[in-house]
Amino acid sequence: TQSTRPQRLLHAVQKNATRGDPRSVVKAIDNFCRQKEWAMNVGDEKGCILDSVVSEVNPVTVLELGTYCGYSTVRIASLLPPRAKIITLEFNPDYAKIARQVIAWAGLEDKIQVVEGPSGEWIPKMKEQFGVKTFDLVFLDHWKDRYLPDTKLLEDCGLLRKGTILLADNVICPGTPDYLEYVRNSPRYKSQYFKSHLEYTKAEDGLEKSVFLG
Ligand SMILES: O=C(NCCO)c1cc(-c2ccc(F)cc2)cc(O)c1O
Ligand SMILES: [Mg+2]
Repeated sequence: TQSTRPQRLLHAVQKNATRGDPRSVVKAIDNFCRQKEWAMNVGDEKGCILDSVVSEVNPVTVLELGTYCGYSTVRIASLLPPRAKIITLEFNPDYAKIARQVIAWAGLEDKIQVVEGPSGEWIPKMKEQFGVKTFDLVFLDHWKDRYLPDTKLLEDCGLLRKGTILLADNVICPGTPDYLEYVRNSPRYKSQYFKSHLEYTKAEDGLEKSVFLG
């Protein structure tokens, strides 16, 4: 039976990366996507912007929406302080299965909780299920038409605090126009665009960093 792209990506990690070395996992995925098959990881160019935001925020509690194969999950978790945690939501069970194995290869299971299912259903349960008070950083990288409704849901569930950083991938390509309009015009956010390129291509894309003002 034919393997899937996430399965081939996992095999590239298991073949080329060192167990317990998150940066070698990130490098192995980037090399696979540059040399073999494009895949929708945030990639190294936008990944460096992600790294700088994570290092600046130094978050204790992170929410990632959209795990895919765990590339950005591993990238973020490798920069977190010891007791910090990241909860990552993934709707697609096949992606979640691969992501758990990529995360295990990186040796980051203790910092990462992969949760399967629809973000719209899980966000209201964050406090009761995972003992989350508020998030310090939210990385949005899931279905582009869910960025805005899920942001409003995070607000309504009291999961954002004054100073929480929202970092959104793909605000140009594929694009999240309604989300951009909201965070750029709402008095409750201070927003900033980081121009970059769609992972592994020359097409324009970028990250939008928005601070929740409370
Ligand atoms: O859909 C995306 N993510 C959620 C999946 O569960 C996604 C898509 C693309 C992309 C795809 C096809 C194309 F032609 C251009 C961009 C890129 C990304 O970074 C993404 O995160
Ligand atoms: Mg993306």
